[in-house]
Amino acid sequence: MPRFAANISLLFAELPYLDRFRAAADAGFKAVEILFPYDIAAKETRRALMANGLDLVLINAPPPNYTGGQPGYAAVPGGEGRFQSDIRRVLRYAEALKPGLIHVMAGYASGADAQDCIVRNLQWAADFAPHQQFTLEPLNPVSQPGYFLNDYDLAAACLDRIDRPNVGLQFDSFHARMIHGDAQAVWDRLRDRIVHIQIGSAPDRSEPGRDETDFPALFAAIDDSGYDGWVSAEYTPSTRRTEASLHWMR
Ligand SMILES: O=C(O)C(=O)[C@H](O)CO
Ligand SMILES: [Mg+2]
Repeated sequence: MPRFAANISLLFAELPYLDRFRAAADAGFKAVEILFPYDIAAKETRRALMANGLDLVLINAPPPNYTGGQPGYAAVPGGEGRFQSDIRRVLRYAEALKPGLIHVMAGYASGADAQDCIVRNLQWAADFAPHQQFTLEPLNPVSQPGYFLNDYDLAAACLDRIDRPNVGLQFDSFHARMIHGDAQAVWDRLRDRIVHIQIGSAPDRSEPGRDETDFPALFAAIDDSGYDGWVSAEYTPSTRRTEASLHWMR
C-alpha cells in the first residue's frame, strides 16, 4: 500500500485546527498537508507537527483562495510582482515548517500570454529556491471556473517549457476524473511527471470509493511504478466524523 497522508484542511475539519494533528496521528497517518497555514504563526504549526510525530508533505503558496480573490498569480500577466512576493512569503513559512512540497497556484487567466507567464514565473521560483520542490496542479472547471490550469495535458505542456527538475505535477484523482473522466488513465499517461498524489471521489469530492475509480487498482499501480512519495487524502468526508470515512485506507 502507498504511504497515506491526511490533508487536514479538509479532513478532521470538525475539530479546531490545532486538534487535527493529534486526530490524524491517532487515525494512523504519519504525515499531513495543509493548504493555507498562514492564519496561524508557523511556530504553532511546527509544535503541533513535532508533538504528534508528523511530517509535513505540502503547503500551498499564498494567497488563500478561500477569500474569493485570485487563487494565485503564477499565470496572471501583470501579477509578477505579487507572485514573487507570495513565493518569498511561502519560503519563509517553508523555512520554519520544512514542507516537502509547495503547490503554486496559477490563478484566473487564459490564452498564450498566461502560458508564457506561468512558464517565466515558475522558472523564476525554481531558480530562486533550487532546493525546494514545487508543484503545479490542474483544477477542474466545475470547482474552479476560469482557473488557468484546467487540464492535465496543459499542465504537462507548461512543465515541458518550464523545464526545471524542481517543478513537477500534482495528480489529484478527483480533478483528474472531473476533467478527463478516467483518473487511472491520467495517472498511466503522466506518471513520469507526477511528484505528488492526492485522492478523493468525484463529483462531490468525498472519500475514495464513491466514484467509479478503482482505488485498489490505482494504489497497486502507484506501488508498481516505484512512486515513493505520499498519497494525500484530500476530500470532504461524507460522514460526520472523519474517522468513519477512512475505510479506503484499510
Ligand atoms: O483543490 C485542490 O485539489 C488542491 O489541491 C488545491 O491545493 C486547493 O487549494
Ligand atoms: Mg488537490
